[in-house]
Amino acid sequence: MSTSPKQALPLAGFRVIDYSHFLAGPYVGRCLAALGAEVIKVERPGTGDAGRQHAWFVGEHSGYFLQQNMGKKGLSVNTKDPRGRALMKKLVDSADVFVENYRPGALDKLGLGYAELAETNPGLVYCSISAYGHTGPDSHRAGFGLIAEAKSGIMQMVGNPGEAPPLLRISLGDMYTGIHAVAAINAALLGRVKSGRGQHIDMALYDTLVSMHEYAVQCYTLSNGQEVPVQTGHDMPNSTLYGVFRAQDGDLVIAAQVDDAWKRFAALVENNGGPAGFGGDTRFHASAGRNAHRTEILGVVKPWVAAQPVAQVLKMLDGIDVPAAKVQRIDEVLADPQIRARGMVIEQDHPVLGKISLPNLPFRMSGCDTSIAQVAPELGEHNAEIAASLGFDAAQIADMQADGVLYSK
Ligand SMILES: CC(C)(COP(=O)(O)OP(=O)(O)OC[C@H]1O[C@@H](n2cnc3c(N)ncnc32)[C@H](O)[C@@H]1OP(=O)(O)O)[C@@H](O)C(=O)NCCC(=O)NCCSC(=O)C(=O)O
Repeated sequence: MSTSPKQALPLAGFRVIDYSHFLAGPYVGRCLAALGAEVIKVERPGTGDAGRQHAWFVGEHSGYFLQQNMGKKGLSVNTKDPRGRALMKKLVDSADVFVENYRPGALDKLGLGYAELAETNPGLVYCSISAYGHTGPDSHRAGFGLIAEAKSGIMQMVGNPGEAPPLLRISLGDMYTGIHAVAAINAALLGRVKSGRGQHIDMALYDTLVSMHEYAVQCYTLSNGQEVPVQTGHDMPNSTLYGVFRAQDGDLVIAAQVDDAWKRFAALVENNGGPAGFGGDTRFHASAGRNAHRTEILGVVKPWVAAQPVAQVLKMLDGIDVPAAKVQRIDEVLADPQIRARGMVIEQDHPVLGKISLPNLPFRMSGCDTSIAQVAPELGEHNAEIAASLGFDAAQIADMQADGVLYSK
């Protein structure tokens, strides 16, 4: 018996209720859809997910929404109305996973909190994403990725000393929390096979970013509070040479922080116009020595790179197997044969917009193709289909639609 590509996906047969907005929650639903789950995106009537109002726009469609909600069905229901709430209860009873990223308490007020839903669906894996989590003194507060970046200590370490830190143009808090939520949800689904029970997963943007520190927390705790990481601009003080450099015609990064790579790099610099003895200088041969003499090393490397075009430096570093890369613009990224070969840009057929290209997720799995062909839904696009599948008849659906309990454009 042959298996269709959709059936081969690991989460085929699982139903996910994606009661989310903006970025973190929608990203989770998108990942679960890519992995094969049936994902039903639930939005409030009228405006729907606030992500629909986020740039960039193609006509009336938000690219932001199209990207994070691909592969989902669309239900728009007023869950503040008793009929809408009853419909939601039925829907959740049929589901394996529920994902939400509202302010803690908002879903309890709607009768859609974990405790209430688990009473009739004990196997439900319910994932909440919030700014601060559902416990602790700040749990009631709303927040965005930017807030978590500032609070987490990450922002304070980036940028040039003495300057206000830059704004990262990726919402790290949302994306990393989403990725961790996907991992936790999949583990809870596996755990359910043994226990028969689901559970509540309580993810916080702030927690996630604190957990992502690679060395800053250790630096402080293991030095007994003596060292607090600070802004260091374009390189890493505890990992020399690892940083961003300005060449004649653009910027590049060099990763020559491993001892052997450093020796090859330093010899190359010496043999190509750098100071005599630079390659053989044993003070720099081990990591600790390089960190201790970082300023002296940068004093040689910066002007050496600055005097050459990016391509020339990259060619030389490629020749000695030292990882380096141009700091690319997005048009260069999308044109990159490597990115094309990996299928990292997917094309979808949108009924209104025609062909659209969006970034793919990075899952590459030998048993299935996780690229999503189905575009993000219009607001309430699948209302009738979903309500009918839950046992509502045509008259009931028409009444709910007429009263705005179910909403579609
Ligand atoms: C994103 C928020 C700041 C948005 O705050 P608010 O606009 O105040 O939204 P709230 O969460 O308080 O919820 C708004 C109200 O909508 C109601 N609501 C929701 N869905 C429905 C439906 N279907 N029908 C009727 N009413 C609804 C809900 O009950 C609330 O009602 P009332 O209770 O009556 O008000 C917050 O939701 C939040 O902190 N979320 C958790 C963290 C998070 O995910 N942040 C955004 C990530 S994106 C990001 O950071 C980035 O892009 O960067």
